[in-house]
Amino acid sequence: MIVTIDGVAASGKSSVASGVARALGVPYVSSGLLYRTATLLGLEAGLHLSDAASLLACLEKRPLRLEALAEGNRVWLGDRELTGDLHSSRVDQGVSVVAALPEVRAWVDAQLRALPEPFVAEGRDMGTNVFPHADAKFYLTASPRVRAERRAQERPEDVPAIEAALVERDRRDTVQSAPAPDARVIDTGPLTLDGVVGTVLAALPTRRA
Ligand SMILES: Nc1ncnc2c1ncn2[C@@H]1O[C@H](COP(=O)(O)OP(=O)(O)OP(=O)(O)O)[C@@H](O)[C@H]1O
Ligand SMILES: Nc1ccn([C@@H]2O[C@H](COP(=O)(O)O)[C@@H](O)[C@H]2O)c(=O)n1
Repeated sequence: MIVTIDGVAASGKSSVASGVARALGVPYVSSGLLYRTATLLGLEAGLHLSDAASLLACLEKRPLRLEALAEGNRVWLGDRELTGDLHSSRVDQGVSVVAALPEVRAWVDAQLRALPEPFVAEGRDMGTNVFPHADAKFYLTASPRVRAERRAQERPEDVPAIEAALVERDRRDTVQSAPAPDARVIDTGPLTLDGVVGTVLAALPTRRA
């Protein structure tokens, strides 16, 4: 079984995917973390973020591992945990450039498609491109202001600055971020996190304990 949860930036995808995965007793996988990893390693290596060949060479020679736990994904480079460095504003600003590279998208997609079922996958194009055959698909939205207010609880920047950055990231991600025709679109604005998780679980074709 594959459940896909796509949506705009900071709409709650990873929090909801984690809640759904824990309820189902399956892992969830964050595709965004793989794009963030490529961005962080590119920045640390001093690469131009649109230099696909150098980025791929950098990624393929490194011992990277995505730990897809239901309670939260972790990324490792050998013994070094990268997870805490993947949500900086610097990575936020560069990641859409890296994610626009077809070579990097193919690198991410290959890793995701190699995962054993069952799992919940979250990102932008899980339901449209990577797992079009998924058993259930969801697409999360919320207004930029609501998303910025939520994110401000986690970041040092103020709400207007966060909102502007989210709107810009949504704009850059437009190409790969659209709901699948068979996705259920959920506006998370008026809902609590538990409310969104419950809405997803209630809409699944077959509930698994
Ligand atoms: N329905 C909700 N009600 C209140 N807070 C929420 C809700 N959904 C998510 N949040 C909070 O919003 C913030 C962003 O959520 P989360 O990181 O899951 O979003 P995301 O879509 O995975 O973000 P990104 O696209 O940047 O990876 C978190 O602090 C999360 O706890
Ligand atoms: N399926 C995906 C997932 C992510 N991206 C790109 O990565 C960025 C970070 O993703 P988050 O889910 O952590 O916000 C996102 O802004 C996209 O540029 C993608 O292209 N496809």
